[in-house]
Parts: sequence; structure tokens; C-alpha cells
Amino acid sequence: MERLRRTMMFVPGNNPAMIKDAGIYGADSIMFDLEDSVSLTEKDTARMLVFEALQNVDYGNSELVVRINGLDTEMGKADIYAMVKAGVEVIRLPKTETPDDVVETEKVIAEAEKFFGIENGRTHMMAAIESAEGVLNAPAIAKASDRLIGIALGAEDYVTMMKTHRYPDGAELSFARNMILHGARAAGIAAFDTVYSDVDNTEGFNHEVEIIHELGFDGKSVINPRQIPLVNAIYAPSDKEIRNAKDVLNAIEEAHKKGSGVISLRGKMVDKPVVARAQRTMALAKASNLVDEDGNIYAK
Ligand SMILES: CC(=O)SCCNC(=O)CCNC(=O)[C@H](O)C(C)(C)COP(=O)(O)OP(=O)(O)OC[C@H]1O[C@@H](n2cnc3c(N)ncnc32)[C@H](O)[C@@H]1OP(=O)(O)O
Ligand SMILES: O=C([O-])CC(=O)C(=O)O
Ligand SMILES: [Mg+2]
Repeated sequence: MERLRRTMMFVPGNNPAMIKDAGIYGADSIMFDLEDSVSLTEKDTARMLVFEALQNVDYGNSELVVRINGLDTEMGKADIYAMVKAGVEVIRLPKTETPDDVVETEKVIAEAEKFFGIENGRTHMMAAIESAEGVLNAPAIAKASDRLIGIALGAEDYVTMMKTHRYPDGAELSFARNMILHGARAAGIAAFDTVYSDVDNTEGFNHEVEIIHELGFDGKSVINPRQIPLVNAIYAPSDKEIRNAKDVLNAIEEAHKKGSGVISLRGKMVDKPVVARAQRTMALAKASNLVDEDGNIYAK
């Protein structure tokens, strides 16, 4: 089963208190930031703090990601070398415009792995897409490296360069979201939605999460621990969905025993894609602590 990445929490790389406690909120992925939440004068300090944390702090099961500065800045190469040395799981490339940006970054990552005697390919990557050119290149970016685990929308930069801003209905992001989602799915990797900056606006946040959940995004970048349970609640399957998924899995097992790959359940056809969706529902239910090992719903 693929790794669950419903929430990826940004943590400013120059904030020791946030870095220290980032593991206690249950984010699927923690993303330490060396880029736009860190001022130029703090870049070296942030790189050092994140390096130390990656080596010394236990973040449990959370996946560890670092957003580096791009290679078009003077920090990019030093960020990559330090994070590879520290053993980061995923390097997030910001403001990706072209597949070449991914390839160039991968080259430096591979160099760094060789330099530190680390197994080639151990450091994974993800690419954030934050401009018109990046959006138009999303399918090619998603296929630019085997190291990529996913691509993500960076909507704050994107709407700025598109000469608009964020609206409650998300119409301004519709094309970018669809390009990124299709690019990711065509490449067989994950798709992540962008941050929602209005931290106190729970209703607006929930509305946005409903939209991206319906579209099929794997998850969303978050900027505050309060946003994590809200995403998880929307991504958690309902009791009805869980019961139906269990019935589907039981029905297909019966069908397989009879040598068939298709069966009817309450008048609806059950076949391979329906089974795959049921398996995903059960995995989400387990990750959300809604069912036991056998898939039985816990009493509430
Ligand atoms: C466009 C972009 O590039 S977005 C990506 C870059 N931006 C970021 O990384 C911003 C990250 N988020 C933050 O800095 C903050 O959450 C803010 C500024 C948005 C809001 O700050 P606050 O209102 O002070 O947050 P809040 O009061 O909810 O904090 C509650 C607790 O959560 C902690 N916390 C808040 N955000 C984070 C975070 N992102 N990571 C880890 N811990 C956090 C706080 O330290 C605080 O801990 P405490 O109770 O032990 O003191
Ligand atoms: O990637 C994100 O969601 C945050 C970001 O940098 C942006 O929106 O510009
Ligand atoms: Mg950005």
C-alpha cells in the first residue's frame, strides 16, 4: 500500500521551538522550510537548525521533507549537500518551471550522495509548481526523475504571477489543480494541494479541502497544526463507505473462489477498479483509526 500523505506541514526552518515540537501533531509529512519563510539573513542558521533536527530529533512515523532554495540562488547547492548528509527523505524543489530544473537538482543530489558515501537514489524529491510555465509543464516535470514522489501546487506565488488572488470558490486555481493532478497521475506519483493561509477561517479551509478531496489530491500542504485534524476528518471515509468497501472486498473474494473477476453487489457491478477503491477506503479507515486490523468499525 502506498504511503498516506494527507497532510504535509510546513515548519519554518529558523524556528527552534516549532522544529522541536513538529512531530507531536500527527502530520503525515513534516516539511522543514529553508525557502520563503526564512529571511536572507537567517538562511545559514536555518540550514544548521534543520540539519541538527534531522539528525537528533525523533519524528516518529512522519515522513521528513525539506523545502530547499532553488539552484538559481546562492543557497541551493549548500542546502542540498547539508540535507542529503543529514539523511532527509525528500527534498522539495520550489518554483519548478521545467523538467530541466528537476534534472539539474537531481544531478546535485546524486553528487552529494556520492560525496558522502550514501547509496545512490536514497534521497527522494518532490517538485512544487508555482507559475504559469510550471503549470503548463506539469506532466513533463512529473516524469523528469524516478526520484520524484509527487508534485505540488504553490498557489500563493502562482496567483501573484497570474495577477489575481485567492478566492473562496477556487476558480482561479482550477486549471493549475487539474494540470498538476493529471500530470501526477499520468506519472504514477502523488499530487499535493497548496497551503491555505487564513488559519482562523475553518469554514473556508474545510471548503477548500472538500474541493481537493473530490478532485483526487493525495493531500494538502498545511501551515498550522490546527489544520491537520480538519484535513484528516474530510479524508476519513464515512461508516457507510467503510461498510460498502468491506462488502466489496468480501464479494470479490467469493467471485475469485468461483474463478470470476466480476460479481454483482446489491445490483452494482464489482470489478477491479471498484476493488482498488475499496482497498484504498480500508487503508484510509485504518490510518484514521476507524477500524481494527480486520476492518471492523470501532464502536463510537
Ligand atoms: C507561501 C508559503 O511559502 S507558505 C509556507 C511557509 N510558511 C510557513 O511555514 C508558516 C508556518 N506557520 C506559522 O508560522 C504559524 O502557524 C502562523 C504564523 C501561520 C500562525 O502562527 P500562530 O497564530 O502563532 O499559531 P498558533 O497560535 O496556532 O500556534 C499554536 C502552537 O502551534 C505551534 N505551531 C504553529 N504553526 C506551526 C508550524 N507550522 N509548525 C510547527 N508548530 C507550529 C506554535 O509554535 C504553537 O505552539 P505552542 O502552543 O507550543 O506555543
Ligand atoms: O507551496 C505552497 O503551498 C506554499 C508556497 O510556496 C506558495 O503557495 O507559493
Ligand atoms: Mg511559494
